[in-house]
Amino acid sequence: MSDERRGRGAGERPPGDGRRGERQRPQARERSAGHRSEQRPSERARRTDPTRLAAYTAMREIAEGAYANLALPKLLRDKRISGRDAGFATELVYGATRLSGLYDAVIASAAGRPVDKIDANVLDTLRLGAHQLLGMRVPSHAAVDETVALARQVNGAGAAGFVNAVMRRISEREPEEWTDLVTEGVSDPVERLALRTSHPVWIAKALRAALIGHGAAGPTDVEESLTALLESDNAPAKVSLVARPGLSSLDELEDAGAERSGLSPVGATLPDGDPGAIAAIRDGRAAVQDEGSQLLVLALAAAETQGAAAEHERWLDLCAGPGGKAGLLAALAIERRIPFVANEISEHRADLVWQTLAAARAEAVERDTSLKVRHGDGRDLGEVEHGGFSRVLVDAPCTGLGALRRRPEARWRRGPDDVAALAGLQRELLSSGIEATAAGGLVGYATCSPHLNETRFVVSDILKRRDDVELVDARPHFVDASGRELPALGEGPYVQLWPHVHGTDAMFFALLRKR
Ligand SMILES: C[S@@+](CC[C@H](N)C(=O)[O-])C[C@H]1O[C@@H](n2cnc3c(N)ncnc32)[C@H](O)[C@@H]1O
Repeated sequence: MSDERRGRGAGERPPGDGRRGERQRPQARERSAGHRSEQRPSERARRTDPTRLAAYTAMREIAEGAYANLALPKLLRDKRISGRDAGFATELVYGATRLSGLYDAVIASAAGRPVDKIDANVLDTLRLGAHQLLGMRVPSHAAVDETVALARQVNGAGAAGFVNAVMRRISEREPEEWTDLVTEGVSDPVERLALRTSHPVWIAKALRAALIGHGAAGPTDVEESLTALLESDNAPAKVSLVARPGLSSLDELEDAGAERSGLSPVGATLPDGDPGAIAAIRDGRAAVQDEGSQLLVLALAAAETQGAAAEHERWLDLCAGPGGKAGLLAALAIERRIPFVANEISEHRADLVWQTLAAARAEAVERDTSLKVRHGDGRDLGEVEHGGFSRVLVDAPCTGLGALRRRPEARWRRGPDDVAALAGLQRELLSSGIEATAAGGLVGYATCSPHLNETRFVVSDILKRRDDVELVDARPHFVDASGRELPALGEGPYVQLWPHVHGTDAMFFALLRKR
């Protein structure tokens, strides 16, 4: 690779600096790749750089069903791509995947044919190219040349000519012009917003209903809130850390370069660097965890139990895999010498819980308190351990619509049928959790989805069917790092967090007390 090539390659730009709308307007000569069009693509770049090639490989693995957050780090490790190049590859893959709905409309327009008439491999090359042109600060000539080089390398010489033509067409307009162009024929405002922000229409509609249903927006400001929410799904989430109480401390995380969270009393954020390089995280004394998840675990631990439950505290995480919330809940239980059980139906995920709890398990032995990981169906526990627990967390399997910013491919994999398919299981797990709770005890029902069918409707359905449980206002237990109740939690008694309001995943939490 020549120095010139390397100079405009991946390492030149800091990661994540190419967000939509921030792109610097290049010089006119540079904007269009037309000045190079007389030069045959084969005479320009022959191979692209390893970073873009890794990004393409990740895109193909994602198309085959892989998860971006697992596939890409492995590829980067295998190819020894790190630092800024790793950041560049991450922005490329995450951005091209999240925004593929919008980019496909742009590519179809520039190519003059629908994307289902374009080979899937070539389409992924074009999505990566489109993101460099429209979503990152990559100069047009570099974006076009490198994408053509990538196409030649992985899609063949014939495809490279097509990619060259499409990329040149895309480079002729600014991102805003393209967005206006591809959305101008869409009359329904939610459908238009869904396309602008690259979301499936059903998700945009469900999130709109959730904003209204949870009291976070009214008829007059819902479009504004929905826009902010959908845009926040396209922004990379900050790296949030938790210091598991009694095992690590915020001081320890600060010493490792993290900054204390204003939001979570046990949280910190890592401005840059690899969280895996922090000793406390490697040891399982601290972890990467969304602050919303931290807050709801703290709320469940802080609320008051009564009667029999208060006399014999024993805690359960009914659906614990892979163990993020169990890690915090177990640490809090061990500090108070309260027995703790983490249950998970999947054997593999139960193993992950076991590993996640390694430091907690050692501490439990040290402090002579019980910590168990159970591999089994949570729906049985209500019967097997009837009334056996004082606090039960039911972090139910859900569509994850509240964590789309973390899972770039998730919005394209989920469908409205998934919501319906999970409805029965969510109700059964909540019922079992209630059965497993002693009189005066608490059940926390959580989802990382604000969808009304996975949240309020599940809880209100159960409340209609049972008279041995009542709702408790969860809001006073959601306090920030300085002890103040969090703002904008909704009308209660439920809590619904939002990325565009609180900076967390859109976690839902209901607190119920067993009579
Ligand atoms: C939302 S995830 C839990 C996330 C976890 N609390 C954490 O913070 O890492 C839901 C989990 O429930 C598990 N699950 C699904 N059906 C279950 C069942 N019938 N009993 C117990 N766990 C179940 C899934 O395998 C998944 O690991």
